[in-house]
Amino acid sequence: MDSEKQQAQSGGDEQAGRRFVYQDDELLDKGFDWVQVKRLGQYLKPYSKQIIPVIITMMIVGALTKLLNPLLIAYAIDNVLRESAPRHGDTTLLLQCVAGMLTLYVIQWAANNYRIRFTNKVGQKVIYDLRHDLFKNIQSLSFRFFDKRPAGSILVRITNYVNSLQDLFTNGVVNLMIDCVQLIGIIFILLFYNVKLGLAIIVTVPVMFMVSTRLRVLIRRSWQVVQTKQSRINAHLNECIQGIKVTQAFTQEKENMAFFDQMNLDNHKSWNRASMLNQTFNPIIEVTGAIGYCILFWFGSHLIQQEEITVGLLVAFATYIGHFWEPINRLGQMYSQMLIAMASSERIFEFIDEKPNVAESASAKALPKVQGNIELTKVEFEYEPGRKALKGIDLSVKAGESIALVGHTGSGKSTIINLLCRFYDITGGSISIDGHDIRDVTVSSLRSQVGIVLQDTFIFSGTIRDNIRFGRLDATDDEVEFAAKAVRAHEFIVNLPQGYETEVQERGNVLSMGQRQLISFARALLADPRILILDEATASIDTETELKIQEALKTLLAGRTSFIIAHRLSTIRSADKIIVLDHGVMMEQGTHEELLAQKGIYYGLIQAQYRFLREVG
Ligand SMILES: Nc1ncnc2c1ncn2[C@@H]1O[C@H](COP(=O)(O)OP(=O)(O)OP(=O)(O)O)[C@@H](O)[C@H]1O
Repeated sequence: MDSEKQQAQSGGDEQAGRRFVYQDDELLDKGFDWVQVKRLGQYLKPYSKQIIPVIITMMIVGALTKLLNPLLIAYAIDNVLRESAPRHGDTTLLLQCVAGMLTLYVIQWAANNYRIRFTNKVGQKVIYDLRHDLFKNIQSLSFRFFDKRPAGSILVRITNYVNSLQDLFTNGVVNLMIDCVQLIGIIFILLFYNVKLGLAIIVTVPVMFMVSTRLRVLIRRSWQVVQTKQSRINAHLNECIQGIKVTQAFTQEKENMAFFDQMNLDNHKSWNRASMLNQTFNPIIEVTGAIGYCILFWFGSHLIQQEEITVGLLVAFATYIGHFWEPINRLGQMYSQMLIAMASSERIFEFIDEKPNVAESASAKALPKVQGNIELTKVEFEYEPGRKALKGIDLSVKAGESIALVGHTGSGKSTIINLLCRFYDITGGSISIDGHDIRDVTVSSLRSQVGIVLQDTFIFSGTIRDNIRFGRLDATDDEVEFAAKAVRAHEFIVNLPQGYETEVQERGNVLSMGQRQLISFARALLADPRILILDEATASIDTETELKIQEALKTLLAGRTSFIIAHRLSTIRSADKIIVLDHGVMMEQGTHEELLAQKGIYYGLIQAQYRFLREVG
């Protein structure tokens, strides 16, 4: 290892380690769980009458034809090839045997082919259904759910865990059944043709099975450790790429490298360990298999001498032993695959079963088209038990009024917005719109009448037109352009290389902050909500854009009830009512002039802002 790397690993680790904290993915160590098997079985139900019987038939045909071949070989040896055979040298019989073998191979090939095709079809459909259910439920979950979980852990469930089930459904289950049929068939044939020799060979089975299963568990665990290490690397990579600008600006590349190298080394070591364990598996299986062969030849020769069995049968037994280790080996593998699948499905179903915290009551009705009168009565809220984010907020807003929310950071402004949209449910008091308590109406009917423009405007990958149309999917091109013109966004859009058809990447990195805001205004205008919530961007923008945004805002807010987390003096001043929050308590409310006259918190905030503007100006 070169010195730079060594230094990186020793010197920077401690410091870098303090900055990056990653929760390891849970190790999927679970026992066999029938509840999960039954639950997964439900996903197979739609195919239980048509496709699954075909798969089972093909599987049995494939396994049986494989079992018959050694018997044909034994027959050919004992009846044609051996010197003392009754039809020694009978080419016709030999050809018939060869033709029989060929036919068996063709049947086996066709059966396997159809089985694989149908199994893949069912397997892929099951995975499709699982992903559908998972995504559908995750989308409906409330903010509280996402507050508690890092995006990475949700992604792992949708990708890694579902993939591990994909292996089970496309290969695992059917291979398991084939292996069982094959094993039972071989044991039956061995015992049927010679009980003594059969038993002598079968004795090795439990030994082989135990070794195989135990070792597989160890191997599985060690690969899970590798997976965990890789997840940490991925999380780190993701964070570093997202934060690359900050890293470069603060010249932290070396420290990041040190941390990454340590993770990389950890991963490398765990991979070596897993791979070594893996390599011990085959020799152990081979040695156990060799013992089986020794027993067969020693005891088999003895039985031939005593004329209890024929040479042909010994050859057939030898072939069966060869087929023996395959399923036993695979069963061990399958067992650990099943355990992983059990644990994966448990986690997937946890997400599928998760209920939104914002529960809709059974009697919830659709909120009729609203005017926009809003009443907050003694509203209390806590994100975590015992820590109140809002304390007894009383507020009455008439339709069409604009309310500016101001206050220090952490004072509860965004919380009021979160509660109005019912992203969280209040823990005390009530909120009503036009006299309807928002807990008594359906969430979708409420949110469809409340437009929200966030400070961190989210631009999806797609064209500018698509992004504006996100406000109302059935809007025509003309309506999209009309909305863009109304909020003064049209001008900059038509100057882009492909105008409205310009492709923007996720998060709209190629657009300026002001441009992103204008797009989100157009989006909100197109949705035409009666109530509008706006989190103003704080980033300083040039005076021209500021003026444009002010003009756009006038158009956007006209005739709507609006709540604005206000940062711009111009917005605050023109608001009908200003609410001043401090530590979750509403300290002052009134117009700009009224509050200035009070010379309270608002007066202080405005003074501070003027001072700041004078200093930077
Ligand atoms: N998801 C959350 N989980 C737990 N606590 C939260 C969460 N969101 C906010 N809080 C806490 O609730 C309080 C109010 O936060 P809120 O986001 O409403 O403040 P704010 O006035 O909007 O602040 P800012 O101006 O910085 O955006 C803060 O103490 C904050 O730490």
